[in-house]
Amino acid sequence: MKRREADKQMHDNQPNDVAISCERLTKRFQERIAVNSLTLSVPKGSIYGFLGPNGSGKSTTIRMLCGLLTPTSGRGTVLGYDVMTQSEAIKQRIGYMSQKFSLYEDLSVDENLDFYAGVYQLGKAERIQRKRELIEMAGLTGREKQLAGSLSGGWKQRLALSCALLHRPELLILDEPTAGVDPVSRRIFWEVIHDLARQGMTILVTTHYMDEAQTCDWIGFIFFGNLLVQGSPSELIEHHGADNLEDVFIKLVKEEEARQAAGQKGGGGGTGDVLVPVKGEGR
Ligand SMILES: Nc1ncnc2c1ncn2[C@@H]1O[C@H](COP(=O)(O)OP(=O)(O)OP(=O)(O)O)[C@@H](O)[C@H]1O
Repeated sequence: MKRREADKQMHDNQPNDVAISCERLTKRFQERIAVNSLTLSVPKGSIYGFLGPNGSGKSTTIRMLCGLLTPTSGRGTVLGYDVMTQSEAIKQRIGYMSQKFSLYEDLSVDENLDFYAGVYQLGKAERIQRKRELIEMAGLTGREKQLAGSLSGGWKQRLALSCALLHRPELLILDEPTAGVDPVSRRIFWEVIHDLARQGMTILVTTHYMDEAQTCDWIGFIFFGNLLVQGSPSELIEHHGADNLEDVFIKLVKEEEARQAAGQKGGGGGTGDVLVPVKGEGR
């Protein structure tokens, strides 16, 4: 069978209500296991908060899902495309804002959008329409000629988000999009995220802010490369008899550290104490 037909068949065989699915996905850097046998599933149209302390494996997972890093083992699909063999198809269909998403600071808002419209090869009419829509969505009307470098942190993030959305991706992956952004700008940014999800977009987002995590449909918590829990915020709080998500995670971190100190295996090799998302639940 030709490669393109094989790709199409694989894509057509995926359940169409799941945006991201991975099974025992693993990444090793020499002796270090950055992501250990990760199994997770993100329903289409949902917001999935991917949480964990610094160095726990979030960015590595995201880079594998975006087709930027080849997994050592395991398997996964993003929008039905295989992360091992179909990374180009994945890159075309997702919007990705990395921690170091770089705007061109010496270009204006308008020029940054033009630049990314060129990267995504949008035609002239599409470019004009998308720029208009996204400038309005991001609340950047009136700032089109302002240099990106002169925008405050919150505006920069919204411009970066607009650039990541130009090509109408079905899935948006955001790696700590609000790090270092003031609370009001964070709130506005998240209103945009929820609007996008209401319109049917799937969003995978990492954050260290528990108020943001609380508004996600699903949460996955990763530590030392192991996915320790997965479920809706309310399920996790109830399951652990905690008052809030922060308490859940502090408890999990302490338990995991104790396990590690005792030389035991990590929290289930990716699927241990996992409350699996239930189809149809969520917002
Ligand atoms: N290219 C690399 N080579 C070697 N080790 C790496 C590489 N990339 C990541 N790591 C290691 O893998 C582990 C997971 O890193 P990763 O960046 O995925 O964590 P993270 O959860 O995204 O952290 P943060 O919240 O600080 O961004 C860390 O120990 C990190 O040092």
